[in-house]
Amino acid sequence: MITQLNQRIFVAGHTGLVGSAIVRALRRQGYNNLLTVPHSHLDLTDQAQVRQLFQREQIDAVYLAAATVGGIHANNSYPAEFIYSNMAIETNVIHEAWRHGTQRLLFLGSSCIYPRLAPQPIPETALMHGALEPTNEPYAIAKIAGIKLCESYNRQYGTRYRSVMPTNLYGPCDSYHNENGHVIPALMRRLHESKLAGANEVAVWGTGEARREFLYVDDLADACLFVMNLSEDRYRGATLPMVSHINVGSGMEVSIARLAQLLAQTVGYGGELVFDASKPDGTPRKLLDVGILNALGWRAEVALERGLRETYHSFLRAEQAGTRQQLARALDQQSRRRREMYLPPVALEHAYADMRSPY
Ligand SMILES: NC(=O)C1=CN([C@@H]2O[C@H](COP(=O)(O)OP(=O)(O)OC[C@H]3O[C@@H](n4cnc5c(N)ncnc54)[C@H](OP(=O)(O)O)[C@@H]3O)[C@@H](O)[C@H]2O)C=CC1
Ligand SMILES: C[C@H]1O[C@H](OP(=O)(O)OP(=O)(O)OC[C@H]2O[C@@H](n3cnc4c(=O)[nH]c(N)nc43)[C@H](O)[C@@H]2O)[C@@H](O)[C@@H](O)C1=O
Repeated sequence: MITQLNQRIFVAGHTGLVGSAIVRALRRQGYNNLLTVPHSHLDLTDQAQVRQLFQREQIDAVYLAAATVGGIHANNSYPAEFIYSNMAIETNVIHEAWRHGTQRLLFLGSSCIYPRLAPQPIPETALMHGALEPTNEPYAIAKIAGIKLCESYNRQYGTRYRSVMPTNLYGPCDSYHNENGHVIPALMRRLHESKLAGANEVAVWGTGEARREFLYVDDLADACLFVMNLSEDRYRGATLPMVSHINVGSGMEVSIARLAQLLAQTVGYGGELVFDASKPDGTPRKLLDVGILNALGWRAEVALERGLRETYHSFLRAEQAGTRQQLARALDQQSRRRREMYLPPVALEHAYADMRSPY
């Protein structure tokens, strides 16, 4: 008999920022039958490989956190890769999940789906009521298609495929690529390297006037499990008839200029921050309305300053570990051993301060 905790759960994208956090959250909550397959062994854009996976495994639920993801520069530079691979991944995984009887799936969309000049804070009902932000429109179209895939399979086949729309995320196991990463990991790394090199100034892209909402990724992971496990009555009662997806955010926004100051303080960089207005700001604001999720009983817990400290800590560990995949494995092994202690996610990070520490 399959119980809640030993159901077979496939976490697609488990080595990434979101996927690794979802694995940590599932292990903390006692789930003991997780399926994870690295990208090097399974290309989710290849329908035949995805079909073989679902034929081989009896998958009860899927967290679809695999995607081609990047910051404003990456989205602006590789539009074909972003729209093709994200549509291929979501189409293959959602269709094969349905074909093989997987009843539950959680799709990760993004706040980019909303119009560039949507009302702030942005309600779920703002979807498709205006022009998208040009710097990431292809990616946003792919994400909107993912929402519609889930909604359509639910309507026609009676599946329970749900979509969450997170705001900008940060935390352990992010991509710190200087050009293609998001603002927090990319700027954190640049500030760290500038501190070590004794550089007098560090470039910050854009005017610094753009505003962003940030959510610590372990908060997001908890929200994903919360939405996945909502009863059908509660989920439909909160979302129907208007919305096919649920926003997930912290409700707190900050200017990029203020964020850069906080990052410099976190890293301990004392030089000058220089704003490069030749780089795009992207959308001026994208603060999400998280009223539906709050009313259902979930709220973010990790404040930005605390989250930045934990992220810098995990960045330093990733430097030691050599790659983020190694860190993801280390975090996963640690959380498995610490499951019975139910340490809050942020405290878990401290536990990694020294892998030799007693458990
Ligand atoms: N980061 C953010 O700020 C936000 C992210 N999201 C959404 O959350 C989800 C996860 O994003 P995030 O964790 O940041 O992304 P990451 O890039 O950190 O992780 C993506 C994961 O997907 C895997 N992957 C990528 N392509 C393939 C493929 N073709 N086949 C198999 N695996 C693949 C990657 O493996 P590998 O690295 O080995 O290629 C990695 O494990 C995405 O849907 C994204 O749109 C939404 C809002 C904000
Ligand atoms: C998360 C969500 O939203 C993403 O869009 P975005 O919010 O514009 O992503 P971003 O983090 O790259 O930029 C945020 C702001 O920050 C400024 N900025 C300053 N300095 C750096 C810098 O060094 N790097 C980056 N990347 N931005 C910088 C940058 O100019 C911009 O004003 C999508 O890519 C998409 O991934 C998506 O789903």
